[in-house]
Amino acid sequence: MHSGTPPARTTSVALRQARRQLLDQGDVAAGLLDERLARSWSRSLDFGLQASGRTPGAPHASTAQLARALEQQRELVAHARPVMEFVFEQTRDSDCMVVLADSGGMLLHTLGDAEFLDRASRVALRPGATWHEQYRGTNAIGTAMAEQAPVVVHASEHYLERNSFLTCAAAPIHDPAGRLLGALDISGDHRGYHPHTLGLARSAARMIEHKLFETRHAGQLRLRFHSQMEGIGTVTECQLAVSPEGWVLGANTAALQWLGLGRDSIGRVQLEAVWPLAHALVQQPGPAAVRPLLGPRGGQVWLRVDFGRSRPAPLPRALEVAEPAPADALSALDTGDATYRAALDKARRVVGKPIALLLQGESGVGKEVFARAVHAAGPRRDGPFVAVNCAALPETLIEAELFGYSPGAFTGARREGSPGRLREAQGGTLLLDEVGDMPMAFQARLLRVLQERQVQPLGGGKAVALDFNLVCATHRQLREEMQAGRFREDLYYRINGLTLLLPPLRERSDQSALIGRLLGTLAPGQALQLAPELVTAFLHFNWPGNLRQLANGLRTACALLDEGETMIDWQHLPDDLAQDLRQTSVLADPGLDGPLRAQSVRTMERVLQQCNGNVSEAARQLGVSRNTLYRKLGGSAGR
Ligand SMILES: Nc1ncnc2c1ncn2[C@@H]1O[C@H](COP(=O)(O)OP(=O)(O)OP(=O)(O)O)[C@@H](O)[C@H]1O
Repeated sequence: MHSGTPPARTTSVALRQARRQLLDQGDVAAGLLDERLARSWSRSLDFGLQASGRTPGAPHASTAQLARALEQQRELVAHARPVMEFVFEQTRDSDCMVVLADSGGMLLHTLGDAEFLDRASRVALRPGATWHEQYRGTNAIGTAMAEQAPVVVHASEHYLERNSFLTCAAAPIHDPAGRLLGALDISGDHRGYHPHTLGLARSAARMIEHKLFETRHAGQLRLRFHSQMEGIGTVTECQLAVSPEGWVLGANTAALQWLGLGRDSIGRVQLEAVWPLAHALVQQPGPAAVRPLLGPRGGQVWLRVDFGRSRPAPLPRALEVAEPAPADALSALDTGDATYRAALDKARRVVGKPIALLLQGESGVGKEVFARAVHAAGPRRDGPFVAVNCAALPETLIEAELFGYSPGAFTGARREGSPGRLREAQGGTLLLDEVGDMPMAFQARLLRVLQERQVQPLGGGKAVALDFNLVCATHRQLREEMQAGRFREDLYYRINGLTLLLPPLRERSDQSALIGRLLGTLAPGQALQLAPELVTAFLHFNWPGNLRQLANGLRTACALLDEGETMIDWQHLPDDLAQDLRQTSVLADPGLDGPLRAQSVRTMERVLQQCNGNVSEAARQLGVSRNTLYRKLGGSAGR
């Protein structure tokens, strides 16, 4: 990064002049400053930020909030990590760092030279901080997302003076459905500015988008095209995914540019309308060969059509991350608990058969994970897995969202209509999550569709035959809901071919094995362990959030470990989890009996000894109050 090349940026004289104009007139005259930066400076001013001030009110996520954000963005983070490592390798020892932010500007993950990370941390360039323009003014991450374009923000181009030691280049990341997911940023010391850094950030964002497309649309009808034959299969190719009915369901930036489409046209246009020649070609399934074709706007392109792995079954939309399935995806979930294993065995017997599964269990016990395993273990594993959260759909939209609608079906509908989520599950598995929260008024209509196995889009149009495996999930007691008149009896019996009750985490006998497996997945090859006190606290906790809570806690803990550190202890846990664990810790449990009591007393004595008799320190390490420690150790803890 230290190129020695003088920065080809706006001169400091011009920047000073631009600042003066901004403050005097509220905006910057054209030509004085890059227009993206000029717009961003105006926005920063409108946000009421003081260039020389600090950043009052800038949100900083707690470790628990950060863990939740990482969980929500796990698909993005999983694909971004290896790319960030690659970028970091290219920039190592050059006083810089690589940053991943979510669409709200919250930093999710950073990688960098230790010394620079330390300096960056002083201006809150660290995980959990938010770099939305609203709080930090013009900065590469916030501005790239506001402008939806790659940008460099160099030195005093930052709106806040305190950030002027930085030079940053960021590119936005979009998912194949055109939604903004976040940004990839490379930040460094401003003296190390290099014009190629923006290209590196942009390429990294493209690599992530390419991987997202591959996993989201695996097994579907996909078109790849490029102006050069050799470009097919590289990250520079244009990618399109198309539904069996011809809807463009996914596209990368390059494809949108080629087709002259905006991101909002994904899911709303048909291939036939935008590229009739390619549409004609996909009507005749054949081997995936690269062939020349006249491009949508003239000029030749090289095109390869992947007809999907599940031919001649429909070629649908995989909306969620498709993880590589082991030989038997159900067995992979078996960590030894007898109740859970019995549920797996029953599920295995009905896999591939037209029997609707109903998964019941508390929130976070892993119903969706279980449903995915059922899908991955069955013959439709190459088809899509489509999860619909019925509780999250507004009552007025649920019908349109699930059944689709024809063009102009209702006010506010997309002009081009929509295929609907049910049809997206063609050839795969449909998970109706939180089915117990489905409005009564809609239940009869859903029942009819499930019975007739065909759906007619709202506003008319041809009925389409449906072909998917149905899995429903709910944290409610559906039988009780039915008895209380909140759930239709006929629908209950239609979706309940087989009910499986997944046990809450506190009742599982395989917690240690689960923890071990989770740690192995979160930090492969690192042989991480829990400190003995934590093991005890974990095993006695009631885990109201079940596996979700456990997985989030461990994920945060792994993130907070220092390099080379392998023992997870209290200080690595999210604050709220640590607090809850401490409150119910076995060490504080007066009802503890026999051997466990003896063991906990031994633990306390050992820790006290390690702390050279410092009761406060020992209590802190054990996660109990000093009073509890005095009480438990009787006279042996000197006051
Ligand atoms: N078998 C498992 N192994 C590892 N982690 C798991 C497992 N099951 C669940 N999890 C973790 O718990 C989280 C929640 O799982 P999932 O969404 O399947 O629960 P759920 O029961 O469907 O929750 P809800 O009722 O709130 O929708 C997952 O994202 C994952 O992190």
